[in-house]
Amino acid sequence: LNRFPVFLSDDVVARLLRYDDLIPRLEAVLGKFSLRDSAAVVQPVRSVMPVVDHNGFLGLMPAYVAYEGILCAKVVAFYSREEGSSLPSTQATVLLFDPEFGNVAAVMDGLDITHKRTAAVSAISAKLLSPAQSDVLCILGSGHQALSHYEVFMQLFSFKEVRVWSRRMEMAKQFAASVQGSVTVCSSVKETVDGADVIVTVTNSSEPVLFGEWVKPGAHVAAVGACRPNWRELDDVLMRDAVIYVDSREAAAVESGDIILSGAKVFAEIGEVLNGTSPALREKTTVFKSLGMGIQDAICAKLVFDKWKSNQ
Ligand SMILES: NC(=O)C1=CN([C@@H]2O[C@H](COP(=O)(O)OP(=O)(O)OC[C@H]3O[C@@H](n4cnc5c(N)ncnc54)[C@H](O)[C@@H]3O)[C@@H](O)[C@H]2O)C=CC1
Ligand SMILES: O=C(O)C1=NCCCC1
Repeated sequence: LNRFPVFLSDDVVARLLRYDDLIPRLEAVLGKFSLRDSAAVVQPVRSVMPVVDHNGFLGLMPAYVAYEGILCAKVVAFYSREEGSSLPSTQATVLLFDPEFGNVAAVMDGLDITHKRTAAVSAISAKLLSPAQSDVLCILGSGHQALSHYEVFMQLFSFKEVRVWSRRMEMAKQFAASVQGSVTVCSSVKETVDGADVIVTVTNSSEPVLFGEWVKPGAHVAAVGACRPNWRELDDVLMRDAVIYVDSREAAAVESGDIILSGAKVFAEIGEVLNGTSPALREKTTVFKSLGMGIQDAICAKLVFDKWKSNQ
């Protein structure tokens, strides 16, 4: 029995976590989740508590990935910050347990895990649902998720053009200057998404920023922000016209303002598409509404811990 957990700091986690290790494992766990086989995966919808005085929320995300022997819980705090604030909008810590005894084997910084696994899952959705010929990628938002999405999409796909928009244009310019490839900075969302094949929404907005009338029929949208039942990133037209995929039906029904307030019907979980039990309608306009799942964090935490141990 390991009585003293190891602590893995943000730089250690970031060094050990790689998209090419992560993606096949995330695909496997999303598929298992969608089978609803509690002998393989147990993951309740996270509990989220408002931190009223500070305009924030604290979420508890436990998961038991039995087929991999992973018992894990992430605690994530997220805040509505003034744009341009130097304070972080998200903080996260991951606890990895020994499933046999319940002792904590490792405590690790959860921010890089959150950035990378969210982007990796959006990339999985784009692999399945984006138009067969996808030339133009757009990123709406220019924060941490914008960067991780840019990184994994550049690793996995060959877009001819990448565009970025941010509410404050200087932030979009900073983003474009911070990455290695060429990124076009746009001044409006309409201009950014015009003719685009893949659109990633990674903003802290609680009102729609992306409107269906601007989206090319057949495009794929990975919608990552708006994780509260009264928050939106997408308008009713887009939610009505698109085929809606989610990470978890249960979470979408209680957490996604885009789904709840538009009344849109969920077509499938991404895990169902991976299992072959629901089709990938990539010729239609598709939205993947991502909310984030404890099983995704669990897979990352185990990967990081195993790599760390093998280096000791
Ligand atoms: N689906 C998932 O699994 C996860 C979702 N998220 C969500 O993704 C979103 C982005 O997260 P981060 O990049 O870490 O945040 P960040 O704070 O690093 O960046 C947020 C971006 O949103 C922009 N923004 C802020 N208010 C806006 C508004 N009213 N309209 C348009 N843009 C606005 C900012 O300029 C910035 O570019 C957040 O909503 C966060 O809660 C975060 C982690 C996981
Ligand atoms: O899954 C997560 O982690 C988060 N989801 C939405 C809000 C911030 C963190």
